Amino acid sequence: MTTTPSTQAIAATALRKAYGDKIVLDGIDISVPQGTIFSLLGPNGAGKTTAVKILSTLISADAGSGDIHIGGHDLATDPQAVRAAIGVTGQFSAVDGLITGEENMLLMADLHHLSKEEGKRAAAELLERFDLTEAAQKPAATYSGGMKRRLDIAMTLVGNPRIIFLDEPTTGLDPRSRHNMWGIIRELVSDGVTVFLTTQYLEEADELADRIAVLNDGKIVAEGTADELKRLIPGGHVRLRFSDPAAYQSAGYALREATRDDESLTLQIPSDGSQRELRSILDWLDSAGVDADELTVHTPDLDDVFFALTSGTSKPNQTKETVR
Ligand SMILES: Nc1ncnc2c1ncn2[C@@H]1O[C@H](COP(=O)(O)OP(=O)(O)OP(=O)(O)O)[C@@H](O)[C@H]1O
Repeated sequence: MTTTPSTQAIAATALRKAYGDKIVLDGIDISVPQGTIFSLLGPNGAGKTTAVKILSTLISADAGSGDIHIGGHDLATDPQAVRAAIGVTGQFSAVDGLITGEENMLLMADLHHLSKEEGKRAAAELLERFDLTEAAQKPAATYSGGMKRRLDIAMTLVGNPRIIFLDEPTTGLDPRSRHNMWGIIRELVSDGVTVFLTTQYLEEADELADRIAVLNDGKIVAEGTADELKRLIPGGHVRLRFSDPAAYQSAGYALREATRDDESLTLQIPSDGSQRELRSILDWLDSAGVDADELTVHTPDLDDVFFALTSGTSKPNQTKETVR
C-alpha cells in the first residue's frame, strides 16, 4: 500500500508485533485519510489494542516493521511530535474517581502546559460540550458509565488533538449513551479530526466508519467501506419455520438445498431474497402441500462478514426483513 504522509493522518506499513512466539500483528498496513473515521474490527485478542498502542507511541513495533507516520510525523524519529498531535482514550479510563470532573480536566490542562487561565477556559468549554457542567464539581466516582466515558474523551481533547484513537469507546454503555457517544464522534470528525476506532460492535463500525479493516490472525483479512465488505460474502438466505414436524419433514424433502435445524424445525435456504426466488420457494412449498408458520428473508450485514472472515462460521440467525 502506498502512503502519503501529507494527506494521510495515519500511515503505517508492515506493522509487526510478537510477544514471544505469539505473532500478534503480522505485517499489517494501515492508512487513514485526514478527517475520516477508520475502524479496526476483530475478535477478542486479535491485536486491536496492540495496534492502537503502537500507533500512539505507547509500545514499539518489532524490528522489520515499515515506517509509521502520524499526522505527517515519523513515529520512529519524532515520537514527541506524534504525541503532541494525538489523543488516546483506552479501554481503561484515565479518569481519577477521587477528584471532581473539573479537577480531572484541569490536571490534563496542566499536563499540556496550558496556563491556569487557558486551562480553566478549556475545561469549562469541554465540560459544557460534553454536558458535564452540572456534574463538574462532583467526584468523578459518582458519575454514570456514560458520564465517565464522556469525561474521558473531554480530557483527551484538552490538547486539541487532530487525531484521536478511541479503543472500544462504547463498550459497556447502554444504548442511549452509545448513541450519544456516536454523536460526539461524528461531531469531532465534522471539525476535521481523524478518528481511529476499535470496536467489538459491528453496528458501531457500520454507523460511523468511512473505512473498516477486519483483523484476524495477525492479518487484515478485509478492508473497505461497510457496503464493500457486505458485498464480499453471499450470506443472504430465507428461513422457513414450522410448528408441525410432519410439515417440516415434507418441506425438507421438497427443498433439498436447505440447511436443516431439526430442533427449531427451521429450514434455511441460500437466496438473494429476490421476488423470483421467493416465488420459487413458495411454489415448491405449494407443490409439496405444506405451509410454513413463518418465512423470513435475511440480507447479509456486517455481522455476517465478520463471522465469515474471522471464524468461517455463520452467526446465529437474525432476520432483517419479514414476509408472512
Ligand atoms: N504485554 C503482553 N505480553 C504478552 N502478550 C500480550 C501482551 N499484550 C497483549 N498480548 C496478547 O496479544 C494478543 C492481542 O491482544 P490485544 O489486547 O491487542 O487484542 P484486542 O484485539 O485488543 O482484544 P480485545 O478485543 O479483547 O481487547 C492477545 O492474545 C494478548 O493476550
